Amino acid sequence: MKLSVLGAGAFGTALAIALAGDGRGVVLWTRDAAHAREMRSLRRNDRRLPGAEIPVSVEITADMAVAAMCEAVLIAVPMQQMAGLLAAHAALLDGRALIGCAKGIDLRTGRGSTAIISAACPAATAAVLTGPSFAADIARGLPTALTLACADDAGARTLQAALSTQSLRIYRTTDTIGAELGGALKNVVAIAAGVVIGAGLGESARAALMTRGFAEMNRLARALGARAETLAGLSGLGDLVLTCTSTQSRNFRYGIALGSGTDFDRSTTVEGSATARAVLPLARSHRIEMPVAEMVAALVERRITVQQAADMLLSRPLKEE
Ligand SMILES: NC(=O)C1=CN([C@@H]2O[C@H](COP(=O)(O)OP(=O)(O)OC[C@H]3O[C@@H](n4cnc5c(N)ncnc54)[C@H](O)[C@@H]3O)[C@@H](O)[C@H]2O)C=CC1
Ligand SMILES: O=C(CO)COP(=O)(O)O
Repeated sequence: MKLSVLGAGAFGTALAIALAGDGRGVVLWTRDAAHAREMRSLRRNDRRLPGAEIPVSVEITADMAVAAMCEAVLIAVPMQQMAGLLAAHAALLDGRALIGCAKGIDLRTGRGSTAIISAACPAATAAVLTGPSFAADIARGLPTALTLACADDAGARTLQAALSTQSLRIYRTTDTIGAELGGALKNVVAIAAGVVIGAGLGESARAALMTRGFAEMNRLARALGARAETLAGLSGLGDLVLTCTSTQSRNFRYGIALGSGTDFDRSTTVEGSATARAVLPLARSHRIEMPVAEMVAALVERRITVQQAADMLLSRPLKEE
């Protein structure tokens, strides 16, 4: 199956490199023609994934017609950009297998990737690729396990086979909601975990925060129809552990900066900020308590201080675990 990747950020570039590793042709699309020329001449993406060599079997283009010729298209742009990208190119992309790789919830609609894809391209097979995986690790060919979610089991099996390589081990599920929410919400908890570490509250507090964060991820996901085992798998717990414990994570690093009052480059992609805000109306409409997401949303909007954030979490009523 011919594959293309939309978005030449860190993740899109890493996926293109890994998928081309087994000798198959892969198209990597960027919206920026100058960036495409630069990557073609250097065989590297110095802007987003410095140091990784892009094999010649990756065709780099800024022409969407070339990328859309492929049967399966991975969409690796930030979540808040996905709906606009699909709307702009729906005529070319509809009918393909479209695989969302962003980890977030659309602020405007409260939707995850598959609903965004199906709204823009109703004839497409909508799927999600998610799980614990840093772009730099994938590009180096380090072993990585990911979850491919597609509501149609036959579609999930086909895409699982198409995306599996020597280094990418792909598990499949039909639970798209669970896979999407696990990937989106772990970023919110990772910001909170970073705040805990940045503020010097300690690793015991981080473990408590991760556990309570996982409980609230489950509460919302279950209310929206996800399966508990999906949340306990790679796309939920697996990615939560990775992102809350590694300074390779931008969400975690952003939290550390908030917690320690240090600078952070605002142009960095940090999906958890928008997701924390997007999730609160969903939680309210399902009468679900999400104190970690509330705290993160309030912190990123500078409505509370770090001290107030810690007090918010510690002053909750005593209850059964
Ligand atoms: N970097 C990583 O380790 C991983 C990232 N992801 C997810 O992948 C998504 C993308 O992240 P990264 O590639 O790391 O971000 P990045 O910041 O490295 O790159 C984002 C890319 O998207 C492009 N872009 C932005 N808006 C666009 C638009 N409207 N049309 C076309 N291109 C557009 C930018 O030019 C940039 O090249 C995020 O949702 C992230 O959570 C998932 C797993 C791992
Ligand atoms: O999702 C990721 C790892 O699985 C990447 O996390 P960050 O977006 O926080 O860097």
